[in-house]
Amino acid sequence: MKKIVLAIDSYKGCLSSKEVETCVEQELHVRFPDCKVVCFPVADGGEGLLEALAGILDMQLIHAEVHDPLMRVCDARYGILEDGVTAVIEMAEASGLPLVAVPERDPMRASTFGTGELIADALQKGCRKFLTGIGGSATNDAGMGMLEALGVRFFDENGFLLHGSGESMCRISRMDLTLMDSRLKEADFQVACDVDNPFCGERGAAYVFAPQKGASPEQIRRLDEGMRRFAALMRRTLGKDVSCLAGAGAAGGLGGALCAFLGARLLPGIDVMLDAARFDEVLPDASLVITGEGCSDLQTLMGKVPSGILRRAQRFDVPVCLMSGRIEEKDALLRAGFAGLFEASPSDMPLEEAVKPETAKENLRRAVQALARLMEDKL
Ligand SMILES: Nc1ncnc2c1ncn2[C@@H]1O[C@H](COP(=O)(O)OP(=O)(O)OP(=O)(O)O)[C@@H](O)[C@H]1O
Ligand SMILES: O=C(O)[C@H](O)CO
Repeated sequence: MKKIVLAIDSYKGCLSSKEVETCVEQELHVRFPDCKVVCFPVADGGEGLLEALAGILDMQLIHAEVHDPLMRVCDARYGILEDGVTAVIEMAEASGLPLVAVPERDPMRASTFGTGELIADALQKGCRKFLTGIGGSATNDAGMGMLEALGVRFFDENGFLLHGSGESMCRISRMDLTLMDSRLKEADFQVACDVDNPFCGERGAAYVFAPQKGASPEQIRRLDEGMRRFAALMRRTLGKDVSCLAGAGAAGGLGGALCAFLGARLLPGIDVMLDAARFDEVLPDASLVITGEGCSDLQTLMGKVPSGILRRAQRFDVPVCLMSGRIEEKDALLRAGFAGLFEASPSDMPLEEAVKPETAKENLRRAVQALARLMEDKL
């Protein structure tokens, strides 16, 4: 019996990973009744990691009252694994982009303070090992808010105390670690990054990801300049240079701060996820893998779910088709090795219509039909 593996990321703002896969699975059963379909709900370190890992690992979900990116009180979750000392923290729970309505998005104001509060809560409960998923953030404060919540103090050139935000990050001239939570010295951080971008520069956090968080071109330039100066300060005072480090630019530079201040290891989020799910074990006898996400473009090739899946399947010579809501930069994606591209939403359909869950499912079913026509002789 031929086997098709589904490892499709959520279509953000539209359907969860599980919803997309259930819809694709149902249509595949109609088209290929003799094929076995194996579903792997996935996430890349950004939004969805906690839920995806909760489906695989034995984990207690904890609710904590923290601050969202605009410092409003909100409820956020994290997990504690059955060993009682490992916390699974998804930064997007406290500092994610969906927590901020589109007109309010402002990376100059937004802070990762809530992510630091989640870490502090887990430390208080005895956790000393952290699996932290980063990405899908509303912030570009280079982790300043998180560090503030953990006791690090930042000052401007006149000695005024600063509070975490993109704007303040640009003004840091000195920092004081004496009040940093001492329990962090015993803590081990493994970080699942949704992208492999460096801290600063033209592939860095500000230039690539601040536009989707509402930054103007002038703000992007300032944020990048601020990050360069902050990177130099970290180099001088902590002896760590994160400016070119892969993953340091994830979640608005949070990756860089986790590495420099907390000694974190930065890993591709999709690999952390796939290792936990023992994904490689289903590949040797698979005939096809289908992956996808809401919108595929050049960011897809910067370490997002579909590129992680493609890399693994290529090791076993299994062809991978990409099925995403929208697909841009088709040539680059084909060059990267995808065997077929299936854009679910018709290109003339307005986005507001395409992201309605029922419309999206109907479009997905049509995309599976197109795939079935192409793959008929192979499956
Ligand atoms: N069914 C759909 N059809 C067309 N576009 C969609 C659909 N679902 C989501 N999108 C669009 O995809 C974009 C989100 O892309 P995606 O789901 O790939 O997440 P992302 O922002 O790249 O983050 P990440 O991959 O890190 O989770 C949004 O602009 C959303 O409107
Ligand atoms: O949060 C962000 O900036 C993006 O998801 C990349 O990590």
